[in-house]
Amino acid sequence: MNDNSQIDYELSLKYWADIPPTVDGVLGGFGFISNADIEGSKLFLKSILALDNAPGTDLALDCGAGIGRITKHLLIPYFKKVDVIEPDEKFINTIVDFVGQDKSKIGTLYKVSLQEFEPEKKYDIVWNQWVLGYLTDEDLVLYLQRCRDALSEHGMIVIKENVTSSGITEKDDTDSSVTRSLKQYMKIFKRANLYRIKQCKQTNFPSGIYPVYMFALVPNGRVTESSHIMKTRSTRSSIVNTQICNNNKQ
Ligand SMILES: C[S@@+](CC[C@H](N)C(=O)[O-])C[C@H]1O[C@@H](n2cnc3c(N)ncnc32)[C@H](O)[C@@H]1O
Repeated sequence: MNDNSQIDYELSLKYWADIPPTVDGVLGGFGFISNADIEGSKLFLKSILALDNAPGTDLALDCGAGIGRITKHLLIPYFKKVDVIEPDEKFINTIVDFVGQDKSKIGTLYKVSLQEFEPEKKYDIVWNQWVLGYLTDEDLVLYLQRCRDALSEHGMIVIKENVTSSGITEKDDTDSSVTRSLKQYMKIFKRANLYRIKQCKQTNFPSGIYPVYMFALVPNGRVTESSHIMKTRSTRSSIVNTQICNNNKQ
């Protein structure tokens, strides 16, 4: 399937309205992969924060945050404040309690869908995980463009999503979502004028589920202005192309 303009936003919201506000709920019964997921994301985030011209650590945005699983376990430990976007009322109302003792680090909670979100601040990291399949290609490109324009000086967009092995976009009618291929994501990044500086495949996930990839994206112009962005502080390597890795081989 290549035309995913058939995504029904109301149906997606109705689907999530019936899901309990738990880790198992937001992970579709795969709550047991949460720890491995967070560990993989931590390695990826740490490698980004070790780059020359690394993003700052003042403000992150957790997009399609569910009950705040990523906010709590990944972003709050690294950022001074974390803003959240989540359209489901029950999920967004759970976030503060779920985060618990570090709740003072939660910034603004936006109860809105990504396709309607207009950023008002500048972000160091915009983290999108297991949510972009709910947007049509057109809305996704426009949303990424808005996020790109809302990045702080060295800010980055991170995407962590399932991708198909079939090479084509697959539709799920249960929650009106799509799973895109790597090629489809590359086209979307290009249309949004984003450059992929790092890509890692998540490891330590059970077999039989979609492969999961992480991408770090920066505005296109920034890379030509400073191609040394890819040199890591630890190695000072001179790689200027996209760094491709598994999450246990940063
Ligand atoms: C699979 S859960 C992932 C939650 C969270 N990112 C995580 O990894 O724990 C998908 C989330 O996306 C939200 N969602 C669905 N459609 C959305 C949209 N159009 N805009 C923003 N969020 C959406 C759902 O309410 C749900 O919280």
